[in-house]
Amino acid sequence: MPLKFPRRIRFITHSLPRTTNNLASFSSGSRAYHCNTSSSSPLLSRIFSLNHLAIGPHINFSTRPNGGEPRASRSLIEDEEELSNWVSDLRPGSLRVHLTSDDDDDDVDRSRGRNQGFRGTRNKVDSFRENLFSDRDKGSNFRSSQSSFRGRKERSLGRDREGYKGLRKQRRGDVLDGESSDEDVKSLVMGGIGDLLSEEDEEEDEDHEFLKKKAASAFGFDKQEGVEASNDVKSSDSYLTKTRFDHYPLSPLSLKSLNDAGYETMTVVQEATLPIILKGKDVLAKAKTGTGKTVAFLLPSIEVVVKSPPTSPDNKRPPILALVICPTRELANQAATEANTLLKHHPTIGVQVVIGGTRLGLEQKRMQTNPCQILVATPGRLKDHIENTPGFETRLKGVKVLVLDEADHLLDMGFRKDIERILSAVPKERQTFLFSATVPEEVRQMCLVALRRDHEFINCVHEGTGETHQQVRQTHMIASLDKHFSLLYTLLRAHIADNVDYKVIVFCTTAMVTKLVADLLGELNLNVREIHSRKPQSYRTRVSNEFRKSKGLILVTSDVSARGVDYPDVTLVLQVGLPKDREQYIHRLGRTGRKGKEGEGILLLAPWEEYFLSSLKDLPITKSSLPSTDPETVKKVQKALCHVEMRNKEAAYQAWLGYYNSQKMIGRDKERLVELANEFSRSMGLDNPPAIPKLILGKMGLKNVPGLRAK
Ligand SMILES: Nc1ncnc2c1ncn2[C@@H]1O[C@H](COP(=O)(O)OP(=O)(O)OP(=O)(O)O)[C@@H](O)[C@H]1O
Repeated sequence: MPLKFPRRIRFITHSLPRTTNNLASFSSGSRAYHCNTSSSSPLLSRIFSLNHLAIGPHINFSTRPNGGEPRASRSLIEDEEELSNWVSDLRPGSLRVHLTSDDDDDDVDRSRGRNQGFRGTRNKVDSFRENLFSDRDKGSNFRSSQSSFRGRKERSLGRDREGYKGLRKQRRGDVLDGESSDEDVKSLVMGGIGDLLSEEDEEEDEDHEFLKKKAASAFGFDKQEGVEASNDVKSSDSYLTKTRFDHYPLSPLSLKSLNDAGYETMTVVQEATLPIILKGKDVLAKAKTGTGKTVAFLLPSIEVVVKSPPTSPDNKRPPILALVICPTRELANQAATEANTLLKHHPTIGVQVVIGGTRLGLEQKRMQTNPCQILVATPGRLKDHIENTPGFETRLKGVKVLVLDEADHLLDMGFRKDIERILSAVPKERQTFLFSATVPEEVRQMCLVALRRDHEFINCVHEGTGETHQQVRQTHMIASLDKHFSLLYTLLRAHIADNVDYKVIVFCTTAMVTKLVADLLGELNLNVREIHSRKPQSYRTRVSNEFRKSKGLILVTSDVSARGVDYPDVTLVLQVGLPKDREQYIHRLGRTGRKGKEGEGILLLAPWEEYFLSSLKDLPITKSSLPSTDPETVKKVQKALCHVEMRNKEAAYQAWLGYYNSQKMIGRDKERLVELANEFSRSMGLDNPPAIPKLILGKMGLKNVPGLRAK
């Protein structure tokens, strides 16, 4: 039986350079972009990665103008079921499972407490898998080709569930009652799951590759695989365009606010998206870090609010008209600040923020007593309000614009359940904007869940240059773990000596490793602040604001600061240890070189982490030789390490083990993993690795692994 497929799907992308064979419907902008089929072929070749796929003439991957008049788009109400079935059927491997500690995707259920956070994680995985199978089972067409795959999945699911049972029991146990936080638990859980899944993932990849090649060659797309250059809007490194905001029909008060903010001309992504959004289209936009995506989605959202009829003051549940979702609290606060800048001359329009780490009641009161046509939220807390704030869901029924900032991250597994709940609470008749600096192919399919099928994909990234900025010098260094702390200190000292106005971000793998590194650098008398999920929200906000304004400061942080945070004039981003994935590397690096400025990025890896570089091979990152560290420096660092509290070292060791256990390439060989962890322990100046509670070792799948000390 053929795979059920929506009748007409247009994958519209923009070509580079700007061409003149344009569409009339694009003409409100200063330029229009030709759309061609080649740009959609990488996606198609993925979609066609199915064995038994029958495609009839009814499928029209039309592109304008050749695809003829776009049909009047059906509403999401009509389309969604069909579409989501179709998306579920696309490709199991496309649903990326991040099996990492992900310690600082901090909105994940944290607002509901530790245990909830753990349950949330577990539920996310289960429900993700269950959806995967139940949806697939609906489509018998999939069965024959994928049955062997499903067999493996189900077997593995059984195994996972066994694992989860134990894990669930443990919620009441030592881990959660002791020092560990959500992130550690999550790390352990995900590490354990990573362990269980690693084997099957490998098989799945092989299957997928085979099917992909077969389908691609059958449809003649193989030659184009990976070619996307024709999508680009323009070479990215000139970040501002010459187009003024007043070129577009924006409200005078918005223009006045823009003017006051000093935004005269548009950035590339703003220029590329605004005319299309103003036409009422849904948009998926990819543009490099620090190029003004926030204004690109906020400005048209504000315009929608401006054009909406005012709400009666008697309305006890005034509608929320624009809903902006961000993955972290920092980012949500920042987006709200930008919104306030753009609302400066719109006294009747209000923006409110709902994020984890603050009292729900306070947020409820604020939303009730202040104007709240625009709401910026993190997913977990928003879901909390949907479930626990009386009348809130009614207010969400007014949403006309939904924005997912860092869309690829929000649609990834960690947030998926919350996002699904949110999508079910907002009207299907709405405009949706998805923005990110990275939109991996696999995630692009997931975007269809939120977007209307006639949405436009606007890619402002010149594929030839990769997703990073050319003006940011990227290097990597490979050194054994025992050298990392001294090297870090040496690199920072050298950078400080060369840059009077230095402003450095050091990214570490987990919150507890972040704490350790911050303590160490503090002992070494460097001017350091730390941000990670173990710090109270008020502290995080204070430090974040301080760092934004400061110079001569080093921020040691975990991935809470990886995405979106706009700290001006960061001179160096130093990543110590394996980033979670390629996307995370790009986003972390994107904290420097913003708004067209210069910057520098260094990735410090151990030799056994070098494999990660293959995922960056299209980026302009080069190998750098190691700076020499004199014996005095080494001694100084060792001495400083002696002053770092033992319990912080113990916590760092355990977190380190959890993080690398969840990294497929490293975590699958447990003995080797423990050897490496013990190397890390020695690098902290410990003769013996800290003992870890047996329960935790069990959950990590590390019971009886030689080299570990249990307690
Ligand atoms: N038109 C403009 N002119 C000048 N500056 C602008 C303009 N639009 C935005 N900016 C500024 O550019 C900076 C970067 O913007 P923003 O944080 O939105 O980048 P981003 O693309 O979202 O980055 P990331 O991918 O890291 O989230 C901000 O300081 C913002 O105020």
